[in-house]
Amino acid sequence: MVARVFIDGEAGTTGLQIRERLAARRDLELLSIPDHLRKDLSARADLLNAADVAILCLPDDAAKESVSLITSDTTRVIDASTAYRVAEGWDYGFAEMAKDQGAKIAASKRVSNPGCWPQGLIALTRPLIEAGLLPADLPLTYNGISGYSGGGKSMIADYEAAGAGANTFAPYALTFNHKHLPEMTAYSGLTKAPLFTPSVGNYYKGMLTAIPLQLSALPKVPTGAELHAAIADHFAAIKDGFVEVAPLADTGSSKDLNPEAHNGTNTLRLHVFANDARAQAVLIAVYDNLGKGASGAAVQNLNLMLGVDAATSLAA
Ligand SMILES: NC(=O)C1=CN([C@@H]2O[C@H](COP(=O)(O)OP(=O)(O)OC[C@H]3O[C@@H](n4cnc5c(N)ncnc54)[C@H](OP(=O)(O)O)[C@@H]3O)[C@@H](O)[C@H]2O)C=CC1
Ligand SMILES: CC(=O)N[C@@H](CCC(=O)OP(=O)(O)O)C(=O)O
Repeated sequence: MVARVFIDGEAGTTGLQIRERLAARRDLELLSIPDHLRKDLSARADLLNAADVAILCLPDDAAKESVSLITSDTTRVIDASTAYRVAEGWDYGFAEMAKDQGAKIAASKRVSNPGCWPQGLIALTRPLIEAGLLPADLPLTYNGISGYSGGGKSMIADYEAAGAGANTFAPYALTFNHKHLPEMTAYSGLTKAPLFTPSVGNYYKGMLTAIPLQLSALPKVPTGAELHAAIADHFAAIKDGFVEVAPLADTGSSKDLNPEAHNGTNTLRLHVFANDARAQAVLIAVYDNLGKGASGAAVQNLNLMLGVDAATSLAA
């Protein structure tokens, strides 16, 4: 069966990338909206209801509007916005987060694609909290850098206008109320929101995120090998996942520690650095904010929902 897919917001940063990733697929029919009708409610409603899967790549309010326009029982939704990431009745689209998450997404009619920043945090902390190596109430800090495409069309335009004169490293969200905190807390297993300090660099895409850990503050001090084993074991048990764990032995320094290292792929690669004598560790995630951070994850979720083999059909 050829599945009909409509990308609402196909002209935006995430929508365009998903379209490119799906363009060569023979098992899909891409329903497209004429450019002058992109924001026309009736034209959008027709395509949303004609689609087997609608992928929403819109600001939150427009995504909610799209969901309200769906009257067909057979239209399934993947929403890339922040609107439904902790909402009742929606399944969180981070397939590798738990052993049964891929199956939940596969059976779901409403999937919320994860935010780019939360994926690194959840991948690094959830296995450690589940293994009892980090307490759930730990006051965690999380930082990182993302390419400016993470801010969508308007941030891309600002950075491209400024060129080499743009800020090379711009910390933001310094009121500590970033919109990703609810999903970070809900799916990491943490009982309180982390102190999150993101930044934007003067390059297009790719991100590197980090969690520094003062292990001596923990009730029981884990070794670097224990932290690494818990993370590696979690992802080794996930079938058809795109999360990789770098070997502990390789982590003194690594050429992979470049936010752009996995650009154009759906890979999210994790690293554990530790000094047991000092009881200190840093956990790092590297991935493409437009790949696994957005459109790669959306295509992975689409494949799961359609029962398509991700390994052969996910345009890496
Ligand atoms: N960029 C990233 O790295 C990531 C983005 N996301 C999320 O994906 C969603 C899209 O983001 P992104 O692609 O970056 O944003 P962009 O600003 O690049 O694209 C958004 C698109 O939606 C269109 N649009 C806005 N309002 C409406 C409307 N009422 N009806 C139809 N179309 C509309 C815009 O058109 P126009 O420009 O003409 O207004 C634009 O083409 C957002 O919710 C974002 O939070 C998620 C993960 C990562
Ligand atoms: C660099 C940058 O600005 N990044 C965006 C997040 C991009 C993302 O994950 O998208 P959602 O908006 O769908 O959550 C931010 O921090 O708001």
